[in-house]
Amino acid sequence: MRTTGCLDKRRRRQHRRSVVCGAAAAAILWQLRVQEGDALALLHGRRGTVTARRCGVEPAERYPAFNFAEEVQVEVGTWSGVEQSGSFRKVGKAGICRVYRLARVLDTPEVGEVLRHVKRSERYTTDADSVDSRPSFEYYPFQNGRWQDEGLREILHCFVEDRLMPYVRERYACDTCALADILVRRYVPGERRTHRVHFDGHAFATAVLGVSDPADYEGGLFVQPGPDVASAASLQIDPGDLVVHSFDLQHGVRVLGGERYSVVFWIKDTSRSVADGTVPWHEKLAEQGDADALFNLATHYEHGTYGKQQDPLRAIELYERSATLGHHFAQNNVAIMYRSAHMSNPDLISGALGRSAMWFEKAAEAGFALAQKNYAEAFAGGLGVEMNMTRAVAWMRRAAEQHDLEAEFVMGESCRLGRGVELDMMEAVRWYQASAEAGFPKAQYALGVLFCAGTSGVARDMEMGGVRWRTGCNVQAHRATLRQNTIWPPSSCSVMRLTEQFPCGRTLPRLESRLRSVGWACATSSVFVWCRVRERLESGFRNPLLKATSKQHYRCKSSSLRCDVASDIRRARFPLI
Ligand SMILES: O=C(O)CCC(=O)C(=O)O
Ligand SMILES: [Fe+2]
Repeated sequence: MRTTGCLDKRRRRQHRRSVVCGAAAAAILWQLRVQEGDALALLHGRRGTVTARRCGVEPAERYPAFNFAEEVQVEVGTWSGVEQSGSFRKVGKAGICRVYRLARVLDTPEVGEVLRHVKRSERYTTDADSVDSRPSFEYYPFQNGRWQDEGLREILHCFVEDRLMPYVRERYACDTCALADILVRRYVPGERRTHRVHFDGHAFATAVLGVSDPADYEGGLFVQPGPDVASAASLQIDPGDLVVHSFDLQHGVRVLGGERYSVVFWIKDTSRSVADGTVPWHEKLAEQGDADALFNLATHYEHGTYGKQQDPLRAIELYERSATLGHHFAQNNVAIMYRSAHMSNPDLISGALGRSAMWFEKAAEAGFALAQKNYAEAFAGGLGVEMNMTRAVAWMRRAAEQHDLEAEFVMGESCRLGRGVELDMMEAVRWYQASAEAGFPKAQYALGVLFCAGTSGVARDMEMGGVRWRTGCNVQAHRATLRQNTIWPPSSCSVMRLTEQFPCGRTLPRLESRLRSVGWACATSSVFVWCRVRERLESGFRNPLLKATSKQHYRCKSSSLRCDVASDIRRARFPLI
């Protein structure tokens, strides 16, 4: 059983010793409730040990400002002012893609009221986000055409009726346009800081109202015309400004520091589309061969959403057409569909795995971070390409270098475990920290465990570990993402499901081979899950009593996810042995 990658035997022994004694010492410390600065913490401060402070994240680079090259004077309802706009050409699209900005469309006192209101609100949820499945930290004051938040209605109602809607109707020559939803998002330290690039395909037009002062945060909303982050440009939105775009704009959010709140308006073509939850505009454009529209339509057939019956083969056909026009999202999605088809039944579509790898490669080579992660996984698992951990890590690194939070986390895991790359705790903590700072719960959790435990070459630091990364909010966020499927290493969820499928000792070899087939040999997932897997593999099945207690113990853990440090230490040990 290969668990430590390229570590040689002697280093492995030393490593094991430091892990075990570190874990025991930290457990005692915890029981005595001794805080930072005590004698045993000094023991861990040996040369070569990573400390929280020595390992600060380098300042993330900012994107250049988007060029609003044109300006015209406009009059809309009760408001008149300047409309700025900028444009670019896109692959697979006949026309150009445009972004508009209206300066100071809402007065300073009104904006102040909005900000105070949304800051006070207790409605933010940590439900999975529709774009990345991470805790959303959002709420809907207006949903499916109806106000839900009376307080915000009082402040924004006139703005919506007299300025926003008249402007959008005129700008997009759409008299029947109707407001579908208003979404408030919160980006604060320790929570969500980013939104990976996406299209608002469910909205005919999107408007983002600036409410936070750019002096209070760094970064923010950005556009990314191409697959690679190199094409990204940031959109400055002052309080009261309104940025407006349509479903063809690829954009994302990246807050590098401070606090940002945003109010997002999603507008549809008719009140009928609002009422029945459909998005008919993609249909017409898809007939004209528009790559974005083909992609959007494909996602509806893939998931059976927006009024479409689920039809995977139709989805693949539409994705293929869009992918052939160069749409990187379509290339990535069709590759995922081919891979899933192969996994469920290798005879379903001939050559599916090869086609999957081919499309992943195309999008990854074009610079699309999501596809780079998936292509990395293909190499890690030998899915349509020869298994090769070095190439897997190389692609994962390219995605991580584009600030993909999951890729940064996986790089942390790879460096910590020495899988496909030299074991390097300093590097591991650096990657974890980049991901954790931007709000990726698994990285926050991993850092919390490492610093609390003070094991495996990381100096124990209760301030960084215990307080900074192990707050209730992070634990809650981690719980929300535990169900989420991360790609590589195999997700907590998929491994947990696999272990459930092999409930008795007789099937252990089968369990092991299944785990290997999802990349188990070269990766690890949540330490908690690994602990459970190893319990089963190593002792539980041989001892019926132990089996019962450990099962009960971990079932209880999984339902409450109590994060007491002593058990974290035990968990943290497992993947390292
Ligand atoms: O927060 C923002 O400025 C935009 C968020 C966004 O793009 C979205 O929710 O779809
Ligand atoms: Fe969006």
